[in-house]
Amino acid sequence: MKEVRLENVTKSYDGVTLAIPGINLVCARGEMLALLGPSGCGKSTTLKMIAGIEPISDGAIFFDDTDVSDLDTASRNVAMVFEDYALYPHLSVFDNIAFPLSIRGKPKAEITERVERVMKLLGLREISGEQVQQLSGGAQQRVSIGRALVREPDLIMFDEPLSHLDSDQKVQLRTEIKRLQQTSKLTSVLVTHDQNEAISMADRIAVMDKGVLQQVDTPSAIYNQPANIFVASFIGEPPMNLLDGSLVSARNPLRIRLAGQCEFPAGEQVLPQLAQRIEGAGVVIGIRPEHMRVNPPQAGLSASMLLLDGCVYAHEPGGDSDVVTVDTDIGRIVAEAPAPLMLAAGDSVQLGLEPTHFHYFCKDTGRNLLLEAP
Ligand SMILES: Nc1ncnc2c1ncn2[C@@H]1O[C@H](COP(=O)(O)OP(=O)(O)OP(=O)(O)O)[C@@H](O)[C@H]1O
Repeated sequence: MKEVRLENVTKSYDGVTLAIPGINLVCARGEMLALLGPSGCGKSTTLKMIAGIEPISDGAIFFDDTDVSDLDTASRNVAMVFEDYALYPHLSVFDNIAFPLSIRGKPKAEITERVERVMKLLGLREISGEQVQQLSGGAQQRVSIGRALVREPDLIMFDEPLSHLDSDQKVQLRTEIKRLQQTSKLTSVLVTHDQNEAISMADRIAVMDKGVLQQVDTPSAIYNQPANIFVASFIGEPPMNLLDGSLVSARNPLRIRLAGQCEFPAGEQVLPQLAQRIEGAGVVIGIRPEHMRVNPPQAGLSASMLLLDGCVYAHEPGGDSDVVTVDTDIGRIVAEAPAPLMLAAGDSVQLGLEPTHFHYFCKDTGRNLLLEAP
């Protein structure tokens, strides 16, 4: 397995517009890196450039210290796992996995030994002789992972590998791929538009929008310290609430006005230096739905909690938590709280917001003000 490094890589399909204006990205040896973003953000283009399926327009791609930019796919030793499995339906599990070795003319004994090893790793030995078309989607995808592994590639690319599976199989295969990737230390790039997949499987996530990397970090950092409004609103279900705010007083303690209505002290974590940066400019305040209390009993409220009265617009019961959408004077707010919430549309409710959990973004640039160097 090798490290993969993209240095100032650009891609234009028509020679005029840039689908990828310039990307710098490293997938460390043995790491799973997810490329995550909405449709058209450039995930597949990036994956195809790494695999050598699409030529790059500029920059360079390295596998360890080797510049592979001009090598074709066959010369890069990259294996792909596609969403539609791309197997030979009439061939057996064994023959599908053996295929990349057979076409390279490997000796029969070596093929048997390598295929057996991979089948054992993936729990496929018992169905070795079955035609793949008779298998479930999850089993077919395991065969396609086996076919990728048997080549002993430098890099495995997973292109939306779980998209065609039902939810049971999705969760099961997600766990299996993660376990395999960790135990076998596979350098892997995962392309997905599904944030749950990226968060649960990847060591790090590269969030993309319009061909540009927005943030590259661990799932936890991306969730807890989103670099900008795009990442904040893209990651998290239900999405983060984003409310207009403005600086009322730059003096200590810093006070913020929310949606022109209520004022609150911004809290210790908002460094005094930030006051100057945001004075005059608006801020966007991000609040995760789970960082609110719904109809909190007065006794349980901390003194620092900001209270908002509202009217329930919708209540969606969940398993261990419910989601409630509330119309307040400062706009519609989504909160998530431990179930069951005995609420219905039209009920009066009080939300308790804890400013220490707030995220502050620059209204002009969208950047997270708390992550910026003073
Ligand atoms: N073969 C192509 N010719 C011209 N433009 C292309 C081609 N493939 C992709 N693009 C453009 O490049 C940009 C990035 O597309 P890409 O398919 O890489 O995004 P994506 O994030 O993988 O989207 P999706 O999840 O829908 O596949 C888009 O604007 C798309 O229209």
